[in-house]
Formats: sequence, structure tokens, C-alpha cells
Amino acid sequence: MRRPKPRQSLTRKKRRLQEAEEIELLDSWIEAMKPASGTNPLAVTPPPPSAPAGRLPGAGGGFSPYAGCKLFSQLPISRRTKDGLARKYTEMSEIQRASLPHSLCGRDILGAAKTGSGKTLAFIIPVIEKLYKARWGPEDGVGSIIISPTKELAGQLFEELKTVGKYHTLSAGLLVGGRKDVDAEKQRVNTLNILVCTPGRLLQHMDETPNFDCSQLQVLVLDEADRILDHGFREQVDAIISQIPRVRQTLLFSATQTKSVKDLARVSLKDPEYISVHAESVTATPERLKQLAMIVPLEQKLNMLWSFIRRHLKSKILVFLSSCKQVKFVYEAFKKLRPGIPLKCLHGRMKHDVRMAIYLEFCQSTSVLFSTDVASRGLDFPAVDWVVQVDCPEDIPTYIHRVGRTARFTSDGRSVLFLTPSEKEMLKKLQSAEPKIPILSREPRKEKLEQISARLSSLLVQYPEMQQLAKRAFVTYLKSVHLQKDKEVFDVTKLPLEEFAASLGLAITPKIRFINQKKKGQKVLVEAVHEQEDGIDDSYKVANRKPQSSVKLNEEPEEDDILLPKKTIIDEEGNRDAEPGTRVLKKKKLKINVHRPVGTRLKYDEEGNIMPPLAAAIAGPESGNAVLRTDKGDRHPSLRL
Ligand SMILES: Nc1ncnc2c1ncn2[C@@H]1O[C@H](COP(=O)(O)OP(=O)(O)OP(=O)(O)O)[C@@H](O)[C@H]1O
Repeated sequence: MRRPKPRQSLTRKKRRLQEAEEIELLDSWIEAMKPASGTNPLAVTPPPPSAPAGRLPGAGGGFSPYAGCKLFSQLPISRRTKDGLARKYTEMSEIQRASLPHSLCGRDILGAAKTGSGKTLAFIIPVIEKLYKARWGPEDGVGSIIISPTKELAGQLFEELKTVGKYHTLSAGLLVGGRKDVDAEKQRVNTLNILVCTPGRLLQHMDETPNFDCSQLQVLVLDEADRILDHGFREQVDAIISQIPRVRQTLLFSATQTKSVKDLARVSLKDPEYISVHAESVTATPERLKQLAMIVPLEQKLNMLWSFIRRHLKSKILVFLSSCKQVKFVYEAFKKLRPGIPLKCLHGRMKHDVRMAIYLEFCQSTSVLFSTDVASRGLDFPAVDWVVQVDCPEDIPTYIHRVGRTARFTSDGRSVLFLTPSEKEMLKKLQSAEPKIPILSREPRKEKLEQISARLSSLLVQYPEMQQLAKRAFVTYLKSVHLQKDKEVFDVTKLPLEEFAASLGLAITPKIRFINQKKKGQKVLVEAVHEQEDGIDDSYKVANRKPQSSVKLNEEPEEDDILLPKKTIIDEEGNRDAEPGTRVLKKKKLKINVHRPVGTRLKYDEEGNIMPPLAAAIAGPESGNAVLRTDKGDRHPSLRL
């Protein structure tokens, strides 16, 4: 008599049969409900009550069966995905209702929706469903790649993927820089079905990990697609695209979606469905966002910021400054002045683990986070009350993404933008933008202004290291203004340098090198000396690498003391944060590491921006792939999705 099969294998067989039946049902359901290409399920009327039960007219039926579909439970998606979603979500948002009917039937999507409107689920659900219905398993390798412009956003997407995919058996991994166990990652990356990554890290695997195989890729997702396709990531993205199949489903999402045919052609979109749920919306920004702008003289900015924080000690505030050095200085100075609310800072030159810790802390606390534009896109900090832009954003999309860190989904939010008198043009641009940006101009209340310049001066005397921070903040701000493309808004020659230096507590205005700019008879000395912004982050070499010089690890290069090749620097989030040359106070002998191979490659930081050669040395030999998240919960790569 045959031994009864062990219960487990029976269960497994039964489960596989059930899955096969479910997949067959889902496929026929999707086929029957397929919306006509080019239709927006939101805009189409629901089927009339007289519609024949069962078979609902799909393509060309004049209405979309999805139109009445508002709940995730009504979607033709697997039970496992519905159970994963039900832990957090019930009703779909507009972008989800509009895009899922198209993405679930395998179409390419060009999705545009305001910040905080739920674009993440709009691509995570089709990614999981596609692989589930293809019966994808760990032995099938990489089935989907989700690319994000920053590590923090990649981390956030990875968490959402885990939530939605909890009951699936797909494996997923987060590939971003900053971790040490690179080899462990290289061993396992081939067993992962879904990769959430930044461009630099993914490309390094493509180029360096043996047998790393994307030849079976089913779905490619670019989150913040316009940012990923812009100049900062061009080389990486083109190199990545050249190594993945052209026949695939491609999903591009952003609140400021690119429509550049050239860009879209680069990712070989095939008849994409353009889903823009807020196209008719009167405003480009969330409805519940109240936006203010104030004209603040440059030398009054820190007094205004300090006074604002002092008047909002119970609020969660995200403050944007244009460079890492300014973030460091303002954070350190305000911390010493003790405003009465916890302060945090986030920028691209922080070590990976510190960045992730700060990001998570800010999610969970009422505090003030000073940040560069590394935090401007995608990050879903819960319940931010205020976004304060102390420095003018480089362009309107950056403005939209910055203010989009508040008023997310159905929450309220407020934002205030400080503009120097010479930046007034930006207010006009914002107010005449299409779709509208309902930003109101307000006079700052001078009686409420707390002057802190004197306190800053004494801080700089008491803490000599603050002198350096203040000086670097001074020069990097000027350089960032100088490097801006929009010369109608940004003109470094119109800035009051002495008053600005004094407002930072500097007794002497730093001498900075000449940039051939005359300022009413006075020469403004600013030189484009470009320093690696993100020296300690993981790096990836892509093309011509020059001989490296070795600089101590974990130490930020003292830009003032290093004469570097003149190069435009974009920091890791693509912000120009170059260090204008200052008079070299002391010569620091650079040890050229003669043993380091002279490669033929450029170096890239984690978020895919070109790093000047020196950064390679700073990143050090162990730079390279990060392995999966080292948080305990995620150490095991065969993530139970
Ligand atoms: N259907 C839903 N029901 C309830 N909450 C949702 C739903 N979809 C998304 N959310 C929540 O809304 C917030 C914003 O979602 P998400 O981050 O996906 O927005 P986004 O459109 O990607 O924003 P951004 O343009 O800034 O990247 C998150 O907290 C998310 O959990």
C-alpha cells in the first residue's frame, strides 16, 4: 500500500492548483474588463444597471466596467495581494483607479498625479500581480526592477512592497549604497525577483556581479521618472536600459511627468497609456496645501527661519536649504541656540545608515528637519505641518516636489517660500505657472523677527569649528546661486555679501576667488572649484576614472584646503553644490595612491551622479554594492513578499 503523501506536499499541490485556477480566472476577468486604450476609467461612466450581468463590455463597450470600481477588493487581483493591501488600504485613490485597469492588462503607463496621491501603489500592485500570474519563483531571477532617485525613497518603496506583497512568495531586495557586506549582496542578487534600487547600485551589479541576469525582466518601473531621466542619471539609465529586454512592461510615474518624446524613447515605451488624473485640476499642487511666499533679504533669512521655528514649536517642519554645507551650519548653529524643539539634518554626504535613521526618526517625531533636495521627492513623511523653503528652488518642478512633502493624500499642509529681493521673478513664474500654483505673497511681520546674528557671532567665537562651517555655508550658497541655470531668478552679483556673511556670524567676509563678475564696481570673487559632495557614499565607477588620491575615509574632504580639478559638481541628488574656491589657508599634502588601478571609468555616487575622481578615493576600496537592508527585519534576502 502506498504511503500517504505527507500532508505538506498535498497541501502544496492543492495550493498550486488553487493558484492556477485563480490565475486563470484573473486573466479572463482582466481580458473581459480591459478598458479601451486611451480611456481614463475615472472619466468613463459606470455600466448602466441594465447591463447584462456577468460579461461586462470591455474595450469599445462605451463604458468602463472599472468605472464603478473604487475598492481594491473589487479589482481583478490575487487574493494574496488583496490581503496584503487590506492591512492598510480599502479605497483606491484617483491615480490608482485610473491606471490599474490599464497596467493590470500589461500596458505601458506614463502616470502623472499630484504629490501624495498614491502613485506608489499604482506601480507596486501591477509589479506583484504580473510576477504572480507568471508563476515567478526565486529560481526565475529578476522579474521586476523599480528604480528610485534616492536611497531614502528606495527604502520607502521597499517597505510598501513588503506590505502589499506580504502573502506572496516572491523574493525582493533593496539595492542601495552605504552597506558593507557587498559580497553577500553579489551572492544573492540573482535569487531576487524584485529589485528596488538606485541607478548607480543597479548598474554596478550589471557590470560587476557574475551571472547577474535581467534577460527575463517583465516589468521596469521608474519612480520620479522625470528626475531619473534627467541629466543627473543619464549615463546610468542609458547603460541600464541597454542591458534589459526591450520587450517588457514599463511604468513611469511622477508628479511632474516628463513628456519629452526623446526621454520616453530612451526607455522604449510601447504605446503607453498617458494617465494624468489631475490634468484638469486647476492647481499643480495638493488642494489642501496653503502656500505662502515672503520677500526676505538674504541677511535676514536666518533671523526669519529662527523666528518661524520659535513660533511653531509644536509643528513638524521640513526646512529646505540649497547645499549640504548650509544644512550642516544651520543645524549645528540652531542646535546650540536651543530653539525648544528637536532638530535633525539630512543631506547626501551623510553615511547611509545615518541618513536612513534620520529619515525614520523624522517620520516618527515632531521636530525640525533641515535638508537638501535629497528629501524633496517622493518621501512620505507622515503629517508634516510645514515645508519651509529658506533657499529658492532651482525650478518649478523642484518647488512642487518640495511642498509636496506636506498635504499628502487627504492631509492638510502649509508651505512658506523665502525669496530674496533679487529672486522676485520666481514668484511671478510660480504664480503664472500652468497648472496654477496658488501661492500668496505675504509681508514678513518684522515685529516678530528675532535677531540672532549677534548670538551667532558669539557662537563662532566660542566654537572655532563653527567658523569653518559658517564660511563653507557662505561660499557654497553663493556657488549654488552662481551655478543656477535660471539667470532671471538667480544673480549672485545682486547679493549683499558682507551683510550675508555677518548674518552667519562671520566677522570677516570670506575671500573667494574671482569669477569675472563685476558687481557695480566691486568684484565678486567666486571660483568654480568643485568638490565631491558625497564623499563617503558608496560609489560606482562607470567610465574614465582618473588616478585617485587617497583621503581618509569617513572624513569630509576639507574643500578649502584641496585644490581640485575644476569640475561641475552635482551632489548626490543632482543639486549643484559646488565649493567655490577659497583662499587656500594651509596646504594639505594629498597622498596619491599609486597602487590604485587607473581605470577607464567615471565614478558615480549612489543616486547615479557623476563623482569627480577624488571621491573615488574617499569612498575607499570597500565602496560598491550595498547588500540588502541591514535592518534586522530585512536581513534575509528571500523576503516573504
Ligand atoms: N488608496 C489609498 N488609501 C489610503 N491612503 C493611501 C492610498 N494610497 C496611498 N495612500 C497613502 O498616501 C500617502 C502618499 O502615497 P504615495 O507616497 O504613494 O504618494 P505619491 O503620489 O507617490 O507622492 P509623491 O509624488 O510625493 O511621490 C502614503 O502615506 C500612502 O500610504
